[in-house]
Amino acid sequence: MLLDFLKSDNLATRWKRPRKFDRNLIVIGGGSAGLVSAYIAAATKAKVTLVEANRMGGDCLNYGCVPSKALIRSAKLAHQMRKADRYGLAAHLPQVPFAEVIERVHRVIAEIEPHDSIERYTSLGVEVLEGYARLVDPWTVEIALNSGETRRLTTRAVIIATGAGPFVPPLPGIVEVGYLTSDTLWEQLRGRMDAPRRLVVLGGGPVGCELAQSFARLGSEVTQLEMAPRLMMREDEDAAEHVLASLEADGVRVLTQHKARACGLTDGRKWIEVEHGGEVQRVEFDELIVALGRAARLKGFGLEELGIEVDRVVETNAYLQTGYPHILAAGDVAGPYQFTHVAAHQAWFATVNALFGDFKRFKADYRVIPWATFTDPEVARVGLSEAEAKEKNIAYEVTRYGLDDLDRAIADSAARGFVKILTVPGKDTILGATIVGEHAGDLLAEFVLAMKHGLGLNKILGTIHIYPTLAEANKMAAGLWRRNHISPRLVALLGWFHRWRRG
Ligand SMILES: Cc1cc2nc3c(=O)[nH]c(=O)nc-3n(C[C@H](O)[C@H](O)[C@H](O)COP(=O)(O)OP(=O)(O)OC[C@H]3O[C@@H](n4cnc5c(N)ncnc54)[C@H](O)[C@@H]3O)c2cc1C
Ligand SMILES: NC(=O)c1ccc[n+]([C@@H]2O[C@H](COP(=O)([O-])OP(=O)(O)OC[C@H]3O[C@@H](n4cnc5c(N)ncnc54)[C@H](O)[C@@H]3O)[C@@H](O)[C@H]2O)c1
Repeated sequence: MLLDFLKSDNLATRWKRPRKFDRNLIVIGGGSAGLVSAYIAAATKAKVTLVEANRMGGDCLNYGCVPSKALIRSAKLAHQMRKADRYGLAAHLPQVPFAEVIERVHRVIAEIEPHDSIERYTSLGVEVLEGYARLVDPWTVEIALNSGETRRLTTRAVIIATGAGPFVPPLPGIVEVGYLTSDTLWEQLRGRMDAPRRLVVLGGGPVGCELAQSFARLGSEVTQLEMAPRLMMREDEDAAEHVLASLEADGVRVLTQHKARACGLTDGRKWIEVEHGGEVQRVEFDELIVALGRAARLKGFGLEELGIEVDRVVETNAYLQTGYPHILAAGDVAGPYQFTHVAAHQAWFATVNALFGDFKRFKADYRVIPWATFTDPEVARVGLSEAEAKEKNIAYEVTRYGLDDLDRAIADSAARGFVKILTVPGKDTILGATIVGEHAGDLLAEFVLAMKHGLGLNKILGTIHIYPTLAEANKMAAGLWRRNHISPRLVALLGWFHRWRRG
């Protein structure tokens, strides 16, 4: 415990707190959390230094959200060409010059890069240092600059925004056989003329599902291995079923309840050994993508030496403070979520608490956190899922509107998926919403706004939605809820009223 540590080894005697500071804030890590923290600090006229060891923009821009979404778009178009007959056009086997697809991914990164660039942040008033930061005492950060020099800066406050990296299990043989992760695949597959012929995707979470589908659509024979009973364990079963059906329709061989045990190379052929119901089998592959979760970056920059508590993430209180109130954490390194928009959300709380916390502190607010997985169909959620409501013993009602009924979805030949809303029994208060379908991530925004501002389904029903749009699905779902909640006494009364009016 940090408290015991501090008691036994008094903070003030072990480290001397500077009387003056070089900076108000040093932010370690230039990903989503770090960038937003530095931006807010500079906007409030704080003297702030942002230190990034690798690439500005962090994982989201360089290895995560941006490249994956660019790949998904190319893969979707290839899929649509194959399925063009759904739209009355001749179906077409797409030519996939894979090298060009990956070049486009890099072009997209390059086009977005200026948003996160050193130039932009410098112009906003942030000092950006390229190098590796390490806390040498609670108020001093040493930066091993990429230029080879070292700088030491004292600071009133620090935000740790070092993110997370792909978790690679110590499977026997995995290093020898070689593997890709989201960190390496964009560079390693660059220049390849074709997509990997036989690809194994290890993991059935969002990274695994998005990549498995994309590579299958771009021509790989994909086997996806997941040890849990189904894909996308965080989502409700009905949502995951849609994704499974879609992946299988794209040719992905999905093996659930298959746990990876070892990898190897026999006669020049790579394999992975998986265990299923006590039986062991080998799956051969040309490339292996490991997508088994992301581990927070916690080591090598002074946390242990300062006695800052870490478990799977940096331990923080509700204000995102570590045991040292002026050292805070935000983003993947702080958890509990691993999304760019949550990192940015936390950054606000961390920065305001770091700079002004001595006067007023704000608890990080996790009440309404949305996210989406960008498979086709997309799966988007805010608030409770049914499984969570059951697990937490929260009473709820479900309203489910199928997109096969929606005019625009039918016109688009995209009539699959649903809008599912959980409400407080007898009330229109939204507890959670899951949308499965085209553009689910965009459609969810209405429920996010409603939940954030306490608007119920009656308000959504009373709002005009443009015809014919996919967004109408939200209103349709609200309408369904309304119909199910009309009072039988009122209906009886209306029947009586109209009979009386007819005379
Ligand atoms: C394939 C993939 C797809 C994803 N898709 C989505 C999506 O669609 N939507 C979504 O919301 N999220 C998505 N994510 C998750 C998202 O990328 C992360 O949640 C987000 O990047 C977290 O931001 P962060 O600032 O906490 O960390 P990071 O982006 O990891 O940034 C941390 C930075 O700190 C730097 N650093 C670490 N230690 C030091 C040090 N000691 N000194 C200096 N610098 C240091 C690192 O180099 C890194 O650049 C995806 C992730 C992956 C892998
Ligand atoms: N669209 C998005 O917002 C998006 C996209 C990608 C990633 N992300 C973020 O990145 C995080 C990490 O995603 P992820 O998919 O890498 O991790 P994950 O933890 O969500 O999924 C990993 C899966 O691998 C399985 N697994 C673990 N060990 C295994 C083994 N030995 N054999 C077979 N299966 C095994 C687990 O059961 C789990 O289902 C997500 O939690 C999410 O927050 C977000």
